[in-house]
Amino acid sequence: MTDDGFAPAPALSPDLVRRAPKALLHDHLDGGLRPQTIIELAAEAGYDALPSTDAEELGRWFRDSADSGSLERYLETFSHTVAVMQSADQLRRVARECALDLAADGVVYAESRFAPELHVEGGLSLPEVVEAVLAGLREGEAEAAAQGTPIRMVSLLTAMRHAAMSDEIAELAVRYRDQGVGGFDIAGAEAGFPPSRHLSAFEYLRRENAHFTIHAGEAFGLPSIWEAIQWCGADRLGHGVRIVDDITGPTGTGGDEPTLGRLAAYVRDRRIPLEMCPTSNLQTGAAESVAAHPISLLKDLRFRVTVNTDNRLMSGTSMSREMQLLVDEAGWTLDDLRWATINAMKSAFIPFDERLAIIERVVKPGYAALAAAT
Ligand SMILES: O=c1[nH]cnc2c1ncn2[C@H]1C[C@H](O)[C@@H](CO)O1
Ligand SMILES: [Zn+2]
Repeated sequence: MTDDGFAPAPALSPDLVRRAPKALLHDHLDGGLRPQTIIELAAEAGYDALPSTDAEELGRWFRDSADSGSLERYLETFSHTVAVMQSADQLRRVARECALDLAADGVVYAESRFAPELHVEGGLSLPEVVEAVLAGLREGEAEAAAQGTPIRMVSLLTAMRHAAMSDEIAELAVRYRDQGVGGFDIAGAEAGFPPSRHLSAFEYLRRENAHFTIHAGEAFGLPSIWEAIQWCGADRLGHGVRIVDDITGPTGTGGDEPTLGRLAAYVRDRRIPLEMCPTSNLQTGAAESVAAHPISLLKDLRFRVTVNTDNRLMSGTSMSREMQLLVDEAGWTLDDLRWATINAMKSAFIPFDERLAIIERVVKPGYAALAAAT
């Protein structure tokens, strides 16, 4: 019993959080490899630049190296994963394992993104890269279903914002939209590379009635978010955490209402989904701690918040871990986890009726069963 007479909310156990149905919108395929897989693929391909050939040590190396407080240095670690994702077999294996790992973690719907242009050094064409990944995701889905942990996976095609291939990648996303590609994204270093550099790709996607998200408001602030929404027409924001720069007044939870600036109000009014990735933000310096991460303020203000992993390898994380951290360090409840999961499903790039079916048949019954058990 607390001083004010209320019993504290029961903590949620890791087992319960793992069993909760989860939906993941922001996860990089090249940021989620198993360390052991990297080692095996590197040995097969004769890639000898890995910092370690011990799985545990290699996992630690990725986490430590990504923990620099800088997005640019964080991104340098991807050279090792991308190096072992250059053949169809390698890509298929990585995609299959991604689906299996997410399903084992209780993820029931996931969008896995990657940049096809980074995977052509071994001679694959862009369509071959996409087809290999899609084949791996389908294999992983089939195996996960056979194991009793069904997962629905789609892929998002990313263009690198410092490069000049976004028109081609956007066309690829439209070409494969009925074969498992859900949409398009841009990623990479944000400062100096505003989303409007890729305006023609976004205009093309809108003409094609296609979906896209943009990494914005992670390492750079409001101008990047504003461009992503008002120039480019993004359906969702990758991270978007810096939207708090447009919120003034008390920014702790509870107490007086904070004041929203025009951009923050627009994002909330239009229900623009925020793909938030707490641990990743701690590593790149976008937030100080999980307790102080703007995700809880944005949740309390009823922005359309979703919880995501970004890069499971570089952050040593999983969907369950991200949720557990929010529970343990920011006081999130089972209801909050359910709300974030439904937000993610409402914001998914699959058709409305399919989103609804997952919400009604999987998410709601799953959380109801857990609530009854607590
Ligand atoms: O959090 C991120 N911000 C910007 N770019 C990122 C982030 N995580 C991964 N990337 C980049 C590195 C990958 O090679 C690329 C495609 O997945 O996307
Ligand atoms: Zn990302």
